[in-house]
Amino acid sequence: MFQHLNSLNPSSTAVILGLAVVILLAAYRTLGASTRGKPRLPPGPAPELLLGHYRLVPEDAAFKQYAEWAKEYKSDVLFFHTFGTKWVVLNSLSAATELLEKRGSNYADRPRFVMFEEMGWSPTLTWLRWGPKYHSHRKVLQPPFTKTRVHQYTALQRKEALRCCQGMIDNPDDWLNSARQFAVAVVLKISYGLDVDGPNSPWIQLADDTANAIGKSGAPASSIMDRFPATRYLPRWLPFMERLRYARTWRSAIENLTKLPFEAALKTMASGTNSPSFVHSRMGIWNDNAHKGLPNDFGLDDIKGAAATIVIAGNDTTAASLMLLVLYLMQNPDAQRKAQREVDGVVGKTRLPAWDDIPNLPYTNLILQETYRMNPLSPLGIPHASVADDVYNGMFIPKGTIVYPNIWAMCHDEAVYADPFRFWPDRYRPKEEGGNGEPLPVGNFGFGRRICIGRNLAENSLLIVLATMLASVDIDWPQGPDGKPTPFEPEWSFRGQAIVLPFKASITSRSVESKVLLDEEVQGCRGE
Ligand code: HEM
Repeated sequence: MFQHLNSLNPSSTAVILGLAVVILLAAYRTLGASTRGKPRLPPGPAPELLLGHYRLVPEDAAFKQYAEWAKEYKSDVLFFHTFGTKWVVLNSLSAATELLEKRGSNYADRPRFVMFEEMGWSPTLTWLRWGPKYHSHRKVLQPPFTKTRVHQYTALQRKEALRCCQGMIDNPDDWLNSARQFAVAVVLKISYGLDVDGPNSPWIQLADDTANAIGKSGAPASSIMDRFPATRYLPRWLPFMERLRYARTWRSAIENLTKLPFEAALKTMASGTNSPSFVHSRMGIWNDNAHKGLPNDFGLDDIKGAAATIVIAGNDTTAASLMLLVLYLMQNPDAQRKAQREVDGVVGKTRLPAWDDIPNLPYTNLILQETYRMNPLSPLGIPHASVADDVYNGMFIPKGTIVYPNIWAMCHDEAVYADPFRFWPDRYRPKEEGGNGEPLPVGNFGFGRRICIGRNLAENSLLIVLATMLASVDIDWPQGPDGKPTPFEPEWSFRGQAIVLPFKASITSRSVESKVLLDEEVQGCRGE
């Protein structure tokens, strides 16, 4: 019946909205009943009648508002509810560590992501609820990306880092495309064994569409459909159904990314031209079982969904982090020069950085850590959900509560990080070495049982591309009309992920010699 609502006229819609009010009242009573006789709920701003906190939490940069409220209500844990959905926000590392890590088994669930269902996702580890399906996906997806096994990809990552830097120098106006190419080439090869031939590869556009679809879709599980699933059937034209319109607009991007590379990988398998990949190894197991008449617990839809997860979760996060690295190096020329001196000292000028050099580049490593801290890409993480009632510091957290770690608040906590908005990689060094002895940021890759499976892969990608950039390019503000470097304020999007929007930069070769080296190395990698 609900599917027909889009064709209903406004008066019929009013009746349905009336019914919704009745449901809301019932939801309110249920919340009251589930908390009666229990310790107090965590504090938070006063809810509005019927709507709860729905209108109080901003869609844009909610993490900043949550951090403000944490100060105002003097509590690192805050409670919110709307339409029967309850959520808490953890604004300190100690609360996140205690609940999501130490009591991890109680917070390993996810809420239902109704908006993402509307976007057409197939079974995907990231959104799966805690249970057998989740376990089978994590069991299949985690092993290839452990700290030791991830080294199988380092040659690929280095090759793509070289191609990325060459592309940035050869097409400086289009440097962003080289960054995107780098990110997608690594995960597309790992997942499907497919190559990204060059800057015009259709896979870059496909991955970029998906990144757009996710990056601005709002904090996960925060749309009106997630809070009150029946609203997904309301007409799209209603003003407050903006997120439904967004989901439908971008649905084809998610569907294409799940379908097209998978089909291309199957073709290479059929023609015997495939290179090793996640899909090929899983399809090998699937075919073997099918031939032997054995059951396939990990079905075709699971393989498709898991393969797409690697690309979707690993592409835009890496590309967005690389954009941040370029931005911070451009904004902080002293840090850039210092890191270049470090790379020159360790690597010399007759070759480009190799894997073995990375552990000998401490300052370069700290630049990446400081980039993580300055702008966590998922400022509110990906929400977990509680499995059973819990009490934390005398505050009641009911079963089924959605839990957002406010990673942005943790990374900008003045009690931990002096001058938290300053880019200062040395802050992590001991005081006697001129630093401030501050702890490395935690939380960018999440917490506990749901921690990001791709963190080792992502970190390796970013370190090798950073070291290669430092060795081969100079990054500066773009030239203004007078031909001089002209600083500007970049634009950001804080809807969903926290990302810097495309910006111009001047990226030039450090020297004739470094460009010759780079071209030779890229040439040497051809056919690998
Ligand atoms: C800079 C790059 C990346 C960042 C900042 C990042 C961040 C995150 C965060 C915050 C989570 C949520 C963890 C939680 O719920 O506590 C997550 C989960 C996940 N990430 Fe990443 N990620 C990155 C790269 C990757 C890559 C390269 C892959 C694929 C190989 C990947 C695959 C996943 C998957 C599958 C999950 C879901 C895990 C689960 O629910 O059990 N990520 N990531």
